[in-house]
Amino acid sequence: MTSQPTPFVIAIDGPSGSGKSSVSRAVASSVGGGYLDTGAMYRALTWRCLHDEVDLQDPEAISAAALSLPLEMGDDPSAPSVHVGGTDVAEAIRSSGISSRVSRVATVPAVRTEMQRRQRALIEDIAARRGTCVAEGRDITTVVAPDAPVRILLTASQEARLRRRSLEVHGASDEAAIAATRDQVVRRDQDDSTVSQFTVAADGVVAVDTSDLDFDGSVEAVLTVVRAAWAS
Ligand SMILES: Nc1ncnc2c1ncn2[C@@H]1O[C@H](COP(=O)(O)OP(=O)(O)OP(=O)(O)O)[C@@H](O)[C@H]1O
Ligand SMILES: Nc1ccn([C@H]2C[C@H](O)[C@@H](COP(=O)(O)O)O2)c(=O)n1
Repeated sequence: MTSQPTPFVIAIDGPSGSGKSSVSRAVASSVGGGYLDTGAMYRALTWRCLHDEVDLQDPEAISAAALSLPLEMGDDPSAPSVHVGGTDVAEAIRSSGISSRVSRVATVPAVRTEMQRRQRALIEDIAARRGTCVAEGRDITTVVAPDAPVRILLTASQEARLRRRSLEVHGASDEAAIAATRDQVVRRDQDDSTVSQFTVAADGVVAVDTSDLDFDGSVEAVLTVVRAAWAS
């Protein structure tokens, strides 16, 4: 690969199940950089709120929890860790209980301001230490890192996204499994899109549609955009 300028930031957004996390991790590994899963930060806050019995109907209480959240994000793309107050929550934050509640937390404006502040600091630190930071989420290309030299909107049809998530969570993509997955993909995207714009590529953001690509093809499509930016 052409050698990359450093520090270098690759920002990737997209809807649920588009492949942001898995593709971003593979891209970060391929370029030898670090990785930031910003969705995991909102999930960690949701975990903390449930653990501390914070009322999820109370935006001020959620905002207070965000401001005092003792969060540590690991940046190794092969094993991205998430700790809250020293507790490893990487697995717990993937539960359906968190997935069904995280949008309630992530749509509180003061929470977003605090998380975006932390994300900018983390991206800067990871890029400085590791040369490249691949950061993914819903508002990285538009709000958190709008000046990143590579900004990609990873998309896929709703059908493809439901099938992928259904296979991942239920090990099947029949009608029942797809129906059980709908809340985690369609309803969550509807709620999340009230505060972030991740369905249409903003000016200067490259859209990569993975509907008809397999996983390796999606990684290669993103790396092609990255190589073009390095060469320019
Ligand atoms: N191009 C692809 N073809 C087939 N499967 C894929 C592709 N990209 C990702 N997957 C699979 O789809 C599933 C969902 O991917 P992933 O978790 O990376 O999506 P995501 O966009 O980060 O979703 P979320 O925002 O809900 O966390 C994973 O099991 C992943 O391996
Ligand atoms: N930059 C981001 C990243 C994530 N979110 C919200 C939206 C999701 O429902 C939730 C969890 O994200 P996931 O792990 O599914 O990618 O966090 C956001 O609002 N902004």
